[in-house]
Amino acid sequence: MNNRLAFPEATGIAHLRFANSFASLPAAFYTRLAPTPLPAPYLVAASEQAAQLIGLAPPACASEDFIQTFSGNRAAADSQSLAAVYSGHQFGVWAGQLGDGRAILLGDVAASDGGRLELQLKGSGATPYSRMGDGRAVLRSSIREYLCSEAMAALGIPTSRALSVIGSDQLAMRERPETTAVVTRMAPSFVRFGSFEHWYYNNRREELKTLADHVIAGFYPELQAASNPYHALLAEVTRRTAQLMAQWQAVGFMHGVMNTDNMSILGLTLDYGPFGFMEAYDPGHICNHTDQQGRYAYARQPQIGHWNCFALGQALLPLIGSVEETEAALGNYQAIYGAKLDELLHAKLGLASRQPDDDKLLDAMFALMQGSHVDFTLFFRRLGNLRLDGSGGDEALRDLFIDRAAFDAWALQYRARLKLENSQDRSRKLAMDASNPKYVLRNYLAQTAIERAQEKDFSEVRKLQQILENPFDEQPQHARYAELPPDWARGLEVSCSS
Ligand SMILES: Nc1ncnc2c1ncn2[C@@H]1O[C@H](COP(=O)(O)OP(=O)(O)OP(=O)(O)O)[C@@H](O)[C@H]1O
Ligand SMILES: [Mg+2]
Repeated sequence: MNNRLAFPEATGIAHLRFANSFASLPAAFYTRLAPTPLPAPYLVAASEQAAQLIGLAPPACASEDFIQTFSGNRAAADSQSLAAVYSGHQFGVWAGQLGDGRAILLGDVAASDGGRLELQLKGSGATPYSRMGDGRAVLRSSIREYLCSEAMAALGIPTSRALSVIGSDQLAMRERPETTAVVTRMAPSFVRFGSFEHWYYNNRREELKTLADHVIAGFYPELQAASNPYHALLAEVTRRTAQLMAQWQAVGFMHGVMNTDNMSILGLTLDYGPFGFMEAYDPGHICNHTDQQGRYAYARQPQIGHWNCFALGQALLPLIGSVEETEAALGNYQAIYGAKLDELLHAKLGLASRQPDDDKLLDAMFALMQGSHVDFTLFFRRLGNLRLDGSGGDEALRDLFIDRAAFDAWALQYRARLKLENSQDRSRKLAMDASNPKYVLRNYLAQTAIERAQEKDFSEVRKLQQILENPFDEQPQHARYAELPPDWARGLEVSCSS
């Protein structure tokens, strides 16, 4: 009889077996180097759910071994760490060579779903691609990336994950000196649209093909059988990107820096910088203070997603073979985006069927929300409380509107629409609550946690992360985290500084 306990040590760091499939590419794709040590590192937070994805037990995440490994101070066994080269379009302009200027790929490890996950340190020191940068990331931006990666995963939105944030008292100069940190990110691959553009714009067809074959074999093996696998790759990435954009719009997420070097070839949300979640609804809202033209404003994200797919298509054109085929692969973007957004918005409104006037109902709703600067998250969450017989439930919803008469008129139409499909209050609310999160990472919540963390109190980072792990649950004990931002938060500005 086997009466031996499985000791938690069995799932510690020492048991992570690193390989590095990216390192099997030719040397031109990267520079092999070790992270720069982070002085006197300390654990700020670790995500148990992310840890589980690579079979790490929670106690392992508090161990000295963990802190040393994921600060970059101790080389993980068998890790062949490297920084990858890529290029990209930034704000619509070709930026030439970029690359991992402050990220170091440790390698890939077995994931609990049977696949593999790459582990990458962000903020782990200068690389040959750092240009003028110091290779570091500040605690502020690292906490934002950590919290939002995990929050997006909990919302069911494809994203790179964040295993941990490890801080240090070492300072980096931004607008003012700030302490630094390292985030450990996880994704099956960190290859970006800009990784392909790099070889295309350097006229290196051989490397372009090598990269495409690597991505297809590793992450899209089903496409190998297609008559033109490169066409199939572009079509699939286009599909994923279009769906991702719909998911962002439906939850009010704004990325802030949708440059092609921040676009994942796997359709994941990548690079959490000056992101934000829509609060007072304004389709023109720009979350990145540095983006003065509003290229990446909320309402423009879907179109920019398409533009970025075109940039990828341009880079893949030599492999695909013809402009016609390349355009065909890109051609379904709008239809896929539209269908996904339609599906998500119907779910948000608790509508099970499609009716001819649904678009009018939605347009009128968004116009009212904009006119009254209604909080995006609160609106949809409270909409689920509305009762069909008009017997109440909508007081808190109605309170969000300046023009209550206009809201009442819209609510009449909405009720009439619900009656067309024999909607039931209870089941509709349950379904709507599963589509409309109660908790999102509002900027002021992140800011509050960051300010505490800067005083070395990490409890708020950890608490916030746990609340955001179950964004659709009521969690009445945490109801204040779902409230409107306080007055002091109105002037909060988020820029590219990180
Ligand atoms: N402090 C820094 N030191 C060195 N390079 C940097 C620094 N900040 C940004 N970069 C580099 O500038 C380019 C664009 O930066 P961007 O903000 O999009 O990426 P990032 O946040 O560093 O990383 P990622 O896209 O990996 O999440 C990238 O090549 C990035 O590595
Ligand atoms: Mg980036």
